[in-house]
Order: sequence, then structure tokens, then C-alpha cells
Amino acid sequence: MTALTVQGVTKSFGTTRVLHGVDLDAPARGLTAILGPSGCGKTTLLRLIAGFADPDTGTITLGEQTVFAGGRSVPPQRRRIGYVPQEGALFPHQSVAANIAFGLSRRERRSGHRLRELLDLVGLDREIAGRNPHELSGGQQQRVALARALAPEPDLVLLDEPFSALDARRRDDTRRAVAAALRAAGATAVLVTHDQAEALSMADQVAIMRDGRLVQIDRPATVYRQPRDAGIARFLGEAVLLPADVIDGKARCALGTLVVRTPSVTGPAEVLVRPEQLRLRHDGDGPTATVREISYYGHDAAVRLTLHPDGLPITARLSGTELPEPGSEVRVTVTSDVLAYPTPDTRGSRPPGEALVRHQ
Ligand SMILES: Nc1ncnc2c1ncn2[C@@H]1O[C@H](COP(=O)(O)OP(=O)(O)OP(=O)(O)O)[C@@H](O)[C@H]1O
Repeated sequence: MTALTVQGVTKSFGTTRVLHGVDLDAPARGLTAILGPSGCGKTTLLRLIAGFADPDTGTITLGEQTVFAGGRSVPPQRRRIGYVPQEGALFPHQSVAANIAFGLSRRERRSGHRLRELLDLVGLDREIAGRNPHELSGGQQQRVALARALAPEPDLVLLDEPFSALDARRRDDTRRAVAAALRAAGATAVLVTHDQAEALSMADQVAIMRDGRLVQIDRPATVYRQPRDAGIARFLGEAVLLPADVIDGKARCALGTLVVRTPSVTGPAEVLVRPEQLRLRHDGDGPTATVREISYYGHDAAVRLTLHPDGLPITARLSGTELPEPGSEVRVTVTSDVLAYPTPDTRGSRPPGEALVRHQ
């Protein structure tokens, strides 16, 4: 069963087209993240789904209900959608209880049972029910905003960059609490974010948006391991992209001869190696590189190197326990197979990315 279907949606502001024929299926009870850089059209798409504005063309269906088609639009209040904006937008002079109760029926408000249930669901202490928003942390405010959105049991919950105002520590806790609450409520949710770690860690499905187009929709592990093109690879975490020549499933590049996971690619190409695929040794085989700098994160570290003899910059991600010294020379090996993308002048008339990568 599909909970939300967006088909062929376009939207322009004045003469500027912001969305170019967007298609999206968000499965019921799943969390879909729309991930893309600032200004690519994510919020615009979310607002069209919510009904705050109308598409120029296309259709939007929620379960069995067509909410936009052929210029006919169901108003937002009749779409059964819960919306969590960037900064909770709670009513500032009302208590947590009153904020959440906004979405409840009079009977539910009187019993107090549903309020307690919602506070438990989003992982908030029942004792905060009497506080006003300014007496809560940013993370608690976002959980209240989610509880308010979930209160009327909507068919769909939309979240627009809901964690962007939180500091790193709170963001992580709040993300996990929100994802758990959405799952426990069995909600279908669409989350908009420009943070790839957020999308990859929270979502069941990630839709990558670039310049008003959804360019890849897949499970998190698939978009990370099998990005459709080099641009998506770069956008989703650190990517080492090296020029290569591919023959019979083997790529010859500055990191040696590597096994390619994309059998259809042959000839001049770029290979994608993720930093965690690299191992460094002080002796043995493999190309040599000089350690330039190390960013230490505690649990692991990013080691930036220059490869010999051409000086290509690469990054390895290693556990924080066995790090080389800056300035030292190391041997570099690649631990697993890689993806290859034909270099642009070999693509001919093929649309970018098409048939280059096999998806799971
Ligand atoms: N009401 C509007 N009138 C004119 N232009 C708009 C309007 N709303 C959005 N835009 C433009 O449409 C483009 C997409 O905006 P949108 O807010 O959807 O991007 P976004 O991906 O959500 O960005 P961000 O992550 O920064 O919020 C931007 O260039 C923006 O300036």
C-alpha cells in the first residue's frame, strides 16, 4: 500500500521553475527523507503536499484520496496531514498540554489519557505538561511539536528540517526519539533535510533532490553504496573519485587495479572509493601516499593524504586507535570493490546515470 503518491508535479515562481516533474511514492508507515542542498526545492514540495500552495501541474494522492489534480485542490485542513516546521512553532503563551491538546477532540482533552499517551510516545516526562515552551530545551520543544502533529492521528506527517536549530548532541537524541515515536505511532512521514547523516540514519527511503528533480530514490544503504552518479556520490558523504580506465570489470587508477561493481562500464571512467574502504599500512604492497593531516573524532578519524606520484588528494577513515603520524609515508589498499561512472565524454546520448548502476 502506498500512502503518498506525487506524480509529475511542477511548480514555478514567476518565470523560475523550481520543481520539474517530481514523482515520489512514500510507502505507508515508512519514513521518507527528501535530501538535497539548500534552495533545491525541498520545502516547496512539502508545502504542495500539505496544500499550503498548489502545483502548476501533476497529481498528489494520499491513500485513496486525490488531494490535487487538474487544478482542483483539497484544502490543507481536509488533508489529514500533521506538519512539524523548522522550529516547532508552538503557541508561546500556552502550556505543553494546551499545545498538544490543540489537535485533540474535546472528549480526549477532558480525559487526559491521550495527552499522557502522546507525551510517552515522544519520550517526554509527563511532568512537563504544565510548562510553557520557553521553559523547555529546543529538543523538547520539537518533541512537543511532533506530539501536537500526531495528536489527531493524521494519515501523513510532514517534517521540515525539524532538527536544524538544535545543537549536535540534542539533535542526535531528538532524531532518535522522533524516529522511534513515528514508528511506534505507525505514522507515514516525509522529512525534508539537507543533512545527509540525518537522512541516512533516520529514513527507510531517501529521495535525493537536485535542482528541483528527484534524481535517486532508494533505501539509505543503496543511495550511499550505489549513488546513481558522481554528483550524488559527492553529496552523500566523503567520496574519493579517481580517473580510471576500465577493462573487463577492472579499473586501473592511482590506487592500483580495482574490481568494479558496475559491469556495464568500460573505457575512461571515474571510480568511487569511500574513505572507509581504504586501509593504510607502513609496509607491503600498494601505492604510496604521504599523510597530510588527521582530523580526530574520538571513535574514528579522517586521514587526508596525497597519493604518489601525482599528488592526488584522498581521504581514509580509520578507527581512532591506530593512526599514522602526519608527514609519514604509508601504503594504501582498497578493501572491496568499487563503482565506476563513465567520464562525461563517453556517455553519448545516454541520460546521466542511466544504466550505470544496478540497484538492489
Ligand atoms: N514563495 C516564493 N516565491 C518566490 N520564490 C520562492 C518562493 N518559495 C521558494 N522560492 C524559491 O524556490 C527555490 C526553492 O526553495 P525551497 O525553499 O523549496 O528550497 P529548499 O530546498 O527547501 O531550501 P532550504 O533547505 O534552504 O530551505 C529557491 O530558489 C527559493 O528562493
